[in-house]
Amino acid sequence: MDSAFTALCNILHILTLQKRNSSHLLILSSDDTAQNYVHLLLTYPSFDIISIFSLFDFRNIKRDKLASPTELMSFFKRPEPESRKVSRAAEIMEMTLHLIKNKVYQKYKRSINATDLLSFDSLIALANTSGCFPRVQPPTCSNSCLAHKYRTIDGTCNNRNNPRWGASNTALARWLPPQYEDGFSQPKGWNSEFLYNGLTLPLVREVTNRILHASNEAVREDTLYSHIMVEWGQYIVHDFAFTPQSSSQAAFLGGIDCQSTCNNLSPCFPIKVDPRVTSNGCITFYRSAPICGSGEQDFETASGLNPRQQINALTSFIDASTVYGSTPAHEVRLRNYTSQEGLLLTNTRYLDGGYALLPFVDQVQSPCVQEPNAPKGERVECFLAGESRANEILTLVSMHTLWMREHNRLAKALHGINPHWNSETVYQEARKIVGALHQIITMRDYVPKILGPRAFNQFIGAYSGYDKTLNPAVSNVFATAAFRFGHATISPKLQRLDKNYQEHPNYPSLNLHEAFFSPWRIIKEGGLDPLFRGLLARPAKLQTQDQMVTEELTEKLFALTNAVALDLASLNLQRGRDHGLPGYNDWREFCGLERLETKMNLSEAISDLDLVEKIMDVYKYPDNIDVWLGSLAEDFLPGARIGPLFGCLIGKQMKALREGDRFWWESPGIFTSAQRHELLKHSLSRVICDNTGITEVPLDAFQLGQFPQDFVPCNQVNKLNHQAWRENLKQVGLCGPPKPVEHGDFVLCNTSEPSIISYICHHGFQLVGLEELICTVKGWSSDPPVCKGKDFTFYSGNLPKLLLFQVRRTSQSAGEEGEEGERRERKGQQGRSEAMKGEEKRQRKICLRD
Ligand code: HEM
Ligand SMILES: [Ca+2]
Repeated sequence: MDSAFTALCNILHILTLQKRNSSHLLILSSDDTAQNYVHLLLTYPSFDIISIFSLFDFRNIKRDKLASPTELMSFFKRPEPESRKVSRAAEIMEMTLHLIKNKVYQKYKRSINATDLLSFDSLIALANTSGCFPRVQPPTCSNSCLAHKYRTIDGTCNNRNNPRWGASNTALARWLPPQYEDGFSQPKGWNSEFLYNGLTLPLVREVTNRILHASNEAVREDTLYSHIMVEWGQYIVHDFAFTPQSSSQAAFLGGIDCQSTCNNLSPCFPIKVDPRVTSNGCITFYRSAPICGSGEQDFETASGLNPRQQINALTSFIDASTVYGSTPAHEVRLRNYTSQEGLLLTNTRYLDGGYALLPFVDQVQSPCVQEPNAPKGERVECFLAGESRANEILTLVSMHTLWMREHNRLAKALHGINPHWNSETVYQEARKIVGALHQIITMRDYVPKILGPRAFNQFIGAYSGYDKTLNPAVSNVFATAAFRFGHATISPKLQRLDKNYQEHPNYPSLNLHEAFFSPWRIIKEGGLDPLFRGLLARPAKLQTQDQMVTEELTEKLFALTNAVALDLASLNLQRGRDHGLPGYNDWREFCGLERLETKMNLSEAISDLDLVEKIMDVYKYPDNIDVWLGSLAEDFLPGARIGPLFGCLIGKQMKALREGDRFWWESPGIFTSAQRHELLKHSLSRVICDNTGITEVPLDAFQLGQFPQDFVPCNQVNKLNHQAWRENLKQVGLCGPPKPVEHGDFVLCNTSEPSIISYICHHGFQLVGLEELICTVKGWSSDPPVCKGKDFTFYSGNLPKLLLFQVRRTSQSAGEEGEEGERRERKGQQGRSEAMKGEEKRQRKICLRD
């Protein structure tokens, strides 16, 4: 259409230049026309571009003062490097297209989508330079032995036909199309004049103030469930949903800091009209990052109208990614590669009564709160766990610590009974057990108590096997609304108890806001035990229709000083609008529930008439009700802690997380039946017994009980028997008449007859088991026989009769590989990323040579 656009095809590089706390974007182009065009872009109004990425980089912050609630929130919602790359790429792509569109508008005075102007090739070129293109390419799935045996760390290839289903850093699934004000990107409530059924949407803060807010004093306690159930809810969400916010903290166009504006300037989407004293009358809010190929940048179909989608930075699967991370790079940071026992790293400075603590993040001067009277220069940084939000509250980071300990405990036990396993096998086997325990505790102990029997049977029911047609990806409505039901069950106090389950004499209970981002309290105030006792023996908050979200969360979220705090209820509502979630009635219809169009109708679902009155007063029309608020207000289902709409949405999601997971613990072939039997004996209470100083627990951790009558000593709590994981070491007979073999020969061995193996060993050859065969052999540890001098040994559980091997010359390949492996191990300690490149190769080797 115009040479300037042709020139865009020639864009070669998009460079980001780091400058103090921010990075600037520069577009370089290859030919003169393009140079001119780019020059135009970079001069006036060049600040459009220069301001795209004003990254707030915590590494550069001098932490001599407390972080503000907004800074902490940004830390909390800050994407991990891998997700940051994904979201930055999408934002570069989106803003470049947006700028082009604006230029066209300025020049031709008519609005044309940038994607209509650019040829497919140009779009691809742009997608490539922005970093978006690789993000939409399907990963290649390995066919190696390990790929069939263990999950990938990022969840790719769980589904072999759709390898990105459930993987980290992919889009949250949409069960209903989003409703954006411009059709593809602008949040609900972005344009003040936009009408919904003839009405504007109420401000979210008004909804909170008038409907949701509950004072700290007015809290009804749950009579059935303990507070650890709430903590499990939060912890397990952090296994399957994290929607990172934009990587920029300043408006893309103009560069104004989101903290100092009350205007909607992407990615700033401030929460307006805050009656509390604030400088600008707004609570800072950043839009969630988009994902490549969505919003204004559909370069796959080049239609330009693919609605904006948000990212899930985590593996959707319940796979203990809280413990191991959701990307290869993060996993590497957590593992102890020097141990032979497949361990996770632990804190090298502090212990908790003999038990390990999580390591600190390597970013020094992290934003975590410091002990007020700490000796000068002494700092306690944030803990490093598999999930980036771990430090948010003391009880959450305690749960992360507990599972790191459980991994290390299991790994040591597995290594003890299988000394022939190498560290990788031990790590993967322990990881597999820990993942299975997360699934069992969630699906057997937690979900039924939330959903109640009716919704559980209707939407989940008994396990019916792996369904490869079911997409396990966490849905947008689940992460942004349904599973946030838990925010209404958080008690304003964190109780800390002593050995007799009484208020701890040294460490009194804390208000929630004193427990945010405060890892120092774990180290200086009694470790995990007082916190876990409080979780076990004190009740959850009961959500009632007149007491929804406690003041600690609506008025003091992340407030460590008197600074103006955030408001979790308003964040939830604003997030729903940011994601363009359809309204309450649309979701009821989606779930086969009737639409509630009048006050009378509403009162059928919400029996508290005062609440109905308030909702109608604020929203005026039921279709406009935000889905989180509407569903939260519904009467509970019998025996449940949620109403029918959340029951449906959570039930459907849980079913997908179970049946859509190829590695679900009950799926045939994942564990042996003996192992499944053992796994079922285990429980959260057992994990607490095994990894803390606590000696008495309730049998079901979530069930609220009185101490001491409802508690039992740990020796009465069932545990899994590791022996089900033992692989027997056997020396087998030789097979086949000796005959000359050569490097690369295949040898079929009958394990009950005399063998040529000794011949092979004598002649400096090694046998390498063929993956295909070995993977299909149950109980076979995938170790080929190892020549030891002139002898050889086999490691195996049940040896099959026939084995197929390939002969490899030891003097060259086997010897070299051994050394190379060691070298890589050593090198890996310094720079892990390089080792990652050889990951596939390394995995193959482990599989073959153990
Ligand atoms: C002290 C306890 C908790 C605090 C301080 C807390 C705080 C937060 C915050 C600040 C967000 C981000 C809000 C936004 O900007 O969108 C969030 C998200 C979320 N929370 Fe909580 N939360 C807590 C407990 C829970 C519990 C108990 C549950 C469920 C049982 C839960 C479920 C969720 C979910 C599903 C999300 C969205 C996750 C995502 O996709 O990013 N939270 N929480
Ligand atoms: Ca996960």
